[in-house]
Amino acid sequence: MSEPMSEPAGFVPVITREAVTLPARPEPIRLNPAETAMIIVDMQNAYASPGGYLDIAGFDIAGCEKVIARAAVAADAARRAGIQVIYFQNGWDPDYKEAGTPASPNWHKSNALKTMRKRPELAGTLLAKGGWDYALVEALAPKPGDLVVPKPRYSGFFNTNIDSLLRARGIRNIVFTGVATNVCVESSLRDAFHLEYFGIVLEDATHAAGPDFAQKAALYNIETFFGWVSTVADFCGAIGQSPE
Ligand SMILES: NC(=O)N/C=C\C(=O)O
Repeated sequence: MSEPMSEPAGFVPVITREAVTLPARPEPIRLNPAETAMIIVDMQNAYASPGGYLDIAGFDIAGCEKVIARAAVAADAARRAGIQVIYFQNGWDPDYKEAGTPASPNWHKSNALKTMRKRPELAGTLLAKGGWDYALVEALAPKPGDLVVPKPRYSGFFNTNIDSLLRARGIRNIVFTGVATNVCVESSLRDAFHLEYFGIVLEDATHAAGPDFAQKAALYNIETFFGWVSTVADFCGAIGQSPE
């Protein structure tokens, strides 16, 4: 059995605040804000702005304007409540070495890579680090204290340091917003589930890549098998922050 350790000089204990109850489906969930992070998934021009990758590739991004505004409200409320805000940012080096070769399923399945092969004049623009398409949307720019985690594949838990960042902060719960509900949000939430995190998605701050049934199916999967589904208003209410 290990001995209790004395606190080093200057040690500041982590203040664990009261847990709150977040209304959610399939049932309310108890969250301690000090053990909760908000992850904003891939709110980049590529996914949420007219003229970005998804738009060019033919996906409907009409709902993204509202999603950006709601994600901003949720993120501001989270910051005020002391909840760590983290951004995922999807993409690769401008030469697409990180995107993989034909030996990688990503080379075959990424609609960004497929679009650029079909339209070579776009090569080097879609999801390329340093470019407009890769940049986070201006209206949702990170604030001091936020973390930004680049990722090379759909799940933010694959080949990134996110698990270490979360564990080092004692995070047990993750509130997800962003795009796309059925791709990077769901992939990340599933991986978080398998790493023993409690995942919650704020449905009105997410948007799917594909028809409406893709949004419904992703939310059904999350609510039924992997986590919880709530809303921006309920989240803000639960953490004691009126949406501003
Ligand atoms: N962020 C995402 O959900 N991305 C979806 C598709 C892609 O990156 O090709």
